[in-house]
Amino acid sequence: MRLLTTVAALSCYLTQRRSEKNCAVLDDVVLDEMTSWERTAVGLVPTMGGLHAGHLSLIQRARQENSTVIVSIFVNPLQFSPNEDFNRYPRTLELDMQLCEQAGVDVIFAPTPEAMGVPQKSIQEAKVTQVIPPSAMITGLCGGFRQGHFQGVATIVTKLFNLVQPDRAYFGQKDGQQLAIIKRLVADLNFPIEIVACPTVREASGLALSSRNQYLTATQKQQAAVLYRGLQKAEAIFKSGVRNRSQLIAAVQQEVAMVSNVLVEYIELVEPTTLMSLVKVQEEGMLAIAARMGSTRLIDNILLSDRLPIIAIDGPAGAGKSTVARQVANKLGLVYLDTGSMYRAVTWLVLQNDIPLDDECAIAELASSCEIKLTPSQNLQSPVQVWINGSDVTQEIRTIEVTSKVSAIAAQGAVRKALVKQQQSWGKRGGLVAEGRDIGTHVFPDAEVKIFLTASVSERARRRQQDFKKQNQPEVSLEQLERDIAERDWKDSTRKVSPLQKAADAMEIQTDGLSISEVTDKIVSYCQQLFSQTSSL
Ligand SMILES: Nc1ncnc2c1ncn2[C@@H]1O[C@H](COP(=O)(O)OP(=O)(O)OP(=O)(O)O)[C@@H](O)[C@H]1O
Ligand SMILES: CC(C)(CO)[C@@H](O)C(=O)[O-]
Ligand code: BAL
Repeated sequence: MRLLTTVAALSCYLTQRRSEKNCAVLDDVVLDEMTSWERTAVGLVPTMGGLHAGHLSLIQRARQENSTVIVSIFVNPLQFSPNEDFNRYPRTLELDMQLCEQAGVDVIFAPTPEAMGVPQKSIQEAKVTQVIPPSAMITGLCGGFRQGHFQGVATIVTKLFNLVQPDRAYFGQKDGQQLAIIKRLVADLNFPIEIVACPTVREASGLALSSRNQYLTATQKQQAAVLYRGLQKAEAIFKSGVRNRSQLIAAVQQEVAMVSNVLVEYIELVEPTTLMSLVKVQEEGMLAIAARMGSTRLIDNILLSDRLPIIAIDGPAGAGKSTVARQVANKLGLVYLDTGSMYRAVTWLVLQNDIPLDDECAIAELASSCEIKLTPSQNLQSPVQVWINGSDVTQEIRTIEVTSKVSAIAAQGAVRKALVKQQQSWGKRGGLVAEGRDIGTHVFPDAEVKIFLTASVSERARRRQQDFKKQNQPEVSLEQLERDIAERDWKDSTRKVSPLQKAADAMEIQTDGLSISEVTDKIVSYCQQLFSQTSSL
C-alpha cells in the first residue's frame, strides 16, 4: 500500500497503474477472461479519516469490485463553517493506514489543504472555483443548518473525481443527503463514474457509526441510540401501512423525546433521489433526523420502500440457478428476471449490426441505447419472451452462434454497466427473482432474500453429463467435466470485478442429492416464512 500526499505522485501512480497490462495477482487464464476495463478498474472511497467499520465496509466493497482501490483522507476545510469542528475533527492517519493496509487498499491519498489547492478557510471565504449543487437539494435537511456545507462537499468531491478519475466511487447511506447530491453531481457534470451506495453500519445499539461519535461520553453514546430507535418506530408503522408524513415523523419525535438531552434539529421525510419533501411515501421515502447531544451533531436516516421483495440467487455455474429461479418466481407470483437472456439479446444485436466483438466502443454505444423487455411465460417449459428494440428475439438468442459469443460480450464493462442499470431500474418496483454471480452482492445488494445455491463439483459434473446425454451431445468424461467446472469456479471467484461471492447475509443451500422441485420448495417456504413476518407479499 502506498501513502501519496501530492497530486503529482497520485497522477504518476495512476498513469503507471493504467498502463500495466496484467494484474500481478492473476494468471493469464483469468486475464483472458477480463477486459481491459476490468484490469484497470479504479475504486475510490472518499473519507475524512478517523476510519471506523462504516468506512471499512465501503473499502471492502471497493476491494471486491475493482482492480485498484484508492482511499482519500482529507478533512476538507471547505465543508466546515467557522463555528464547526474543523480543528477538533479526528485525525488518526497512522491508525487509518494500518486499517487500510489490512483491508487491501492500494493507495491512501492524503494531501494537505495546500496540496489540494484549498485554503484552510470555509466555503464563504475561499477564493477557489466552486461547485454549487441545485439549491432545492442543499437548502433543506442539513443544508438548513450548515450554510455552504454541500457546496464545500461538491467542490472537493469534484476535485477528487478529476484527480483520481475512478470507475466507481463509494459513499455511505448514512449521509443520505450527501449521497443524493453526489449522484446528481455525477449525472449533471457527466462524470463517467458509478456511484455505489453502501448501507449504514451501526453499533449494536443501533447508533450509526460516525467519526464524531468519539466526541460522545459513554452515557451520551448510549442515549444517542434513541435516534435509530425512533426511526425504527416509524419503520414499524410504515410496514403496517402508514404512509403519511405527519404520523411517520410523530413516531420518531415521540421516541426521541424520551431522552431529554437530545436536541432535534430536524426530522424530515423526503424522496431519496431528489430530496423533495414528501406528504406521503409513494414508492420510496427517506426518513432523516439530525440532532445535537451537547456539542456533538449526529445524523441518521432510514429508507422506507414500498416495493415488492427481491429474491437474489447467486452460485457457481451448474448449480441449477436459472431453473430454480424460474420455478420460485412462478410459485411466489413474482417475475423471473432472466439476466442471462439480456446479455444474449445484446449479443444478437451486435451480430445483427455486424459489429466486431472487439469493437468495445461500438458495442458500448449499442448496449447503452438498446431497450430490452422480458415477458414472463406462464408455461415453465417455454422460455421467457425476450424483446430488444421492439424485436422478439426469444428463439434467436438461443442459437449456437449467440451462445458461442455471449460470454465475450458479457465480459465487456460497458455492457455490464448498461444492463445492470436496466436491471436496477426494474428492481425499483421489486417483485423479482434474479439469478447470477453477483446479484446479491452488486446488482441488488438490498434484496430481501439472498440465496447462495451450490453443489459439489462432482454433483455438478454428473448433472452436466446428464444434460449432454439428453441433448444428444457427444459424451464427455466425468473427470474432464469436473476439471472444467473446477476451473470455471476458480475463474468466477477470482475475477477482480463482479466476482462470484456469497453475500454475507445470504442463505447457502447445498443441493447435492436434491431435486429441482425440492430446492424450489425449500426456497419458497423460506421466503413465505420471512414474508409472513414482514407481510411483504
Ligand atoms: N456508519 C456508516 N456506515 C456506512 N457508511 C458510512 C458510515 N459512516 C460514514 N460513512 C461513509 O464514509 C464516507 C466518509 O465519511 P466521513 O469520513 O465523513 O465519516 P463519518 O463517519 O461520516 O464522519 P462524520 O462524523 O463527519 O459524519 C462517507 O461516504 C460516509 O457516508
Ligand atoms: C465525501 C467527503 C469525504 C468529502 O469531504 C465527506 O463529506 C465525507 O467524509 O462524507
Ligand atoms: N460525512 C459527514 C461529513 C461532514 O459532516 O462534514
